[in-house]
Amino acid sequence: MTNQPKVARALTIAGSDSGGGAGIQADLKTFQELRVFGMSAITAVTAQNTLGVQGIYPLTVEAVGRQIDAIGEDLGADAVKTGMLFSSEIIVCVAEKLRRYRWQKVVVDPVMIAKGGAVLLLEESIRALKESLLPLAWVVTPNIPEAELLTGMKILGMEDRKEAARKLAAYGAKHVVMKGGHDPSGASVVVDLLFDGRDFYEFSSERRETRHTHGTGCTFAAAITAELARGRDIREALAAAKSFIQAAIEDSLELGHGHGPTNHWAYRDRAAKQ
Ligand SMILES: Nc1ncnc2c1ncn2[C@@H]1O[C@H](COP(=O)(O)OP(=O)(O)O)[C@@H](O)[C@H]1O
Ligand SMILES: Cc1ncc(COP(=O)(O)OP(=O)(O)O)c(N)n1
Repeated sequence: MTNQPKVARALTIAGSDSGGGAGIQADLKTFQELRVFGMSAITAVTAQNTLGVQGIYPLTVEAVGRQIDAIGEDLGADAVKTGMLFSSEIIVCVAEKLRRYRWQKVVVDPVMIAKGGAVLLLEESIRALKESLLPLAWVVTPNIPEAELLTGMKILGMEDRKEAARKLAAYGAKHVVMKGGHDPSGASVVVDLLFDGRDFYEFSSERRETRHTHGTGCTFAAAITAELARGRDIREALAAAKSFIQAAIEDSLELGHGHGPTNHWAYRDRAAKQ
């Protein structure tokens, strides 16, 4: 019996967002939109909507590990994404499973604090993330505040971003994508910076003034994961992910009373109209 997969497969290891804009829900919607079979291991359940996070309920390490084993022992994955991991214990468990199943295309989105300020990664777990997970990352995708917490440096301009990217690569991440959504300069262009250990590449798009940006980081990292699962190289994956998130932000759904979700089907709608 041949075990050759006919479809690209991606696993997300992340928290559940009841509001559907971020976390596991954003990841699975993005995988589906990009024609990748999505699977999940949930680390924590959050009660969350566009107004903020009302509750966080982490799962046990055993529950997280068993979900990952269920995928690793049967379905397999072409790429894996990690999102909200919450505690050092969960991070260490996830790192052990990534090694056990020899997953190479691992996208680490170092989720730490939600837009409304809720803590999605305990402060004492930042060290575990750097030491246990970054060495296994094919790509790590911090936003600017996350990169500041991971490197201990203040990031103002592009040279700071480059220095921070070099520091994160020194932990063992093969590629660093420093996202530009939180750029303090107020520029009209959003630049995501890729460092491949040698060279820097910029991926730019027009900055949109909108409150509907809940889950942009999850969605962007999930699109990178899906494209890697489909066999794209890192620069192709980033270019596609940037188009995906730009469409998702521009064609927003105007849901909720606060920071609304992005539109996960906008990219497909646009492709169908071309
Ligand atoms: N206002 C915006 N207009 C266009 N793209 C944006 C905007 N805000 C964020 N992005 C894009 O969304 C993705 C996530 O960026 P960022 O906001 O930095 O991360 P996070 O959601 O993790 O805080 C990146 O690709 C970034 O370029
Ligand atoms: C369950 C869960 N995971 C991750 C996040 C953070 O998502 P992100 O894409 O960084 O978007 P914002 O929270 O910053 O809008 C989350 N909120 N919930």
